[in-house]
Amino acid sequence: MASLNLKHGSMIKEVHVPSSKSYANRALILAAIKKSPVTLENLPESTDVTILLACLKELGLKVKTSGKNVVIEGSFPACESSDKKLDVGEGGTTARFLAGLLLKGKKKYELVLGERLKERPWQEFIDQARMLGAKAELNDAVLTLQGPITAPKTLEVDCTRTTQYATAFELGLSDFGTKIIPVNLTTSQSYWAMTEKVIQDLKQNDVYPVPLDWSSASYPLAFAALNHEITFPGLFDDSFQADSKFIKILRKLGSVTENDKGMVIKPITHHEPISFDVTDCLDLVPTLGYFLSHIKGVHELHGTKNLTFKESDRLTEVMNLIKAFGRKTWLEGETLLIEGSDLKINEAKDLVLPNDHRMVMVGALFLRQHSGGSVTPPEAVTKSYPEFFDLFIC
Ligand SMILES: O=C(O)C1=C[C@@H](OP(=O)(O)O)[C@@H](O)[C@H](O)C1
Ligand SMILES: C=C(OP(=O)(O)O)C(=O)O
Repeated sequence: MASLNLKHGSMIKEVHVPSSKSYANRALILAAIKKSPVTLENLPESTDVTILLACLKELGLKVKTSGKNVVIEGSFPACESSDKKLDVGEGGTTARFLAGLLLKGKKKYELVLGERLKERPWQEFIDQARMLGAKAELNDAVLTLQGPITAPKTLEVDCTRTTQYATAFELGLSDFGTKIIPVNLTTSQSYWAMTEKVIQDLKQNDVYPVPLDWSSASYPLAFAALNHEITFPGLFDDSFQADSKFIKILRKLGSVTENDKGMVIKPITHHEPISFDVTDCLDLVPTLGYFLSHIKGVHELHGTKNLTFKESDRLTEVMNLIKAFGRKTWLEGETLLIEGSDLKINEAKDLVLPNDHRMVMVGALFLRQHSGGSVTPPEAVTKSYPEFFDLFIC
């Protein structure tokens, strides 16, 4: 496993953030169902998206790519030809949304799940798929599915550990008129709202421009607010992306200017303790861990429970990283507390992190902020932000 060396330093002054994998993977599933051709514009290069696209091709859909645009022709399950084994990587949205789609087919599908993804919650999907008449079983890393399911009028989907199955059924059954009822919907609520929004958008349009990604934006936004001015062309508030709530904290600390071209972030003008509910925007926690570690005061992040179900146990990992850079952090129930300071660590660090894009990106920000060092495994960033390390070429 190669590592990447990084020095202390700055970032490029104008950041074009990639488009959103969450929007893109929803739109891809809907395009696969829709009988007329659908064009997706500005598709991200995130491997969660490129893997889903490759799987759709393998299923028999026609995929025509031109630069960052892609046209999907044909529809599933009409395009089915034979049983398939599909490598789905580490993406929750990739594998879970695809699994929801495949339940419509008659063929047998084996999804080969990545090392970490096979450990993340699956049972709620398997139980539901069986209840609807499909074969569904997970043996080590292989999820075997065989439909077709009979679509019910209503379907309750448990969201205690993840909202992605409610989304998977809502997308997969969107042409049957089944009413999906998300049960225990407390975390990641905006993602459920995003699902309904994309369904409406694709009902009305055959061309879908994928919006910019606030989760990816959060890294250079945080760096700008701690270090130097950065402009973000084309980045505007988006209430369907919970991670856009980060801008509220930045506004409070006086670092945001907006105009019709996008956002400009300047270093914060004052320090104050931050108390913030992350129940809806768990993916922001690593970024907030980095950001708040450098702002004086004791900060509180409430509602961290489901962080343990992500690409790593992010609660443990983010706390380890914060401690490695000399800050105090502790848990009180589901609240993560971080004591921020302006202490600079003067020795280089070699960070060996889990294969988790968000932990690797945040590790890199810490190194750049302090005295550099190395980060492993750098390739993890391809899951959502393959161009991430280009931010430091300046
Ligand atoms: O539907 C989506 O696009 C997502 C939902 C959230 O997951 P959970 O519902 O598992 O919290 C989020 O963390 C993930 O990055 C993307
Ligand atoms: C949790 C994430 O993604 P997913 O659940 O789709 O793997 C993420 O991007 O941080």
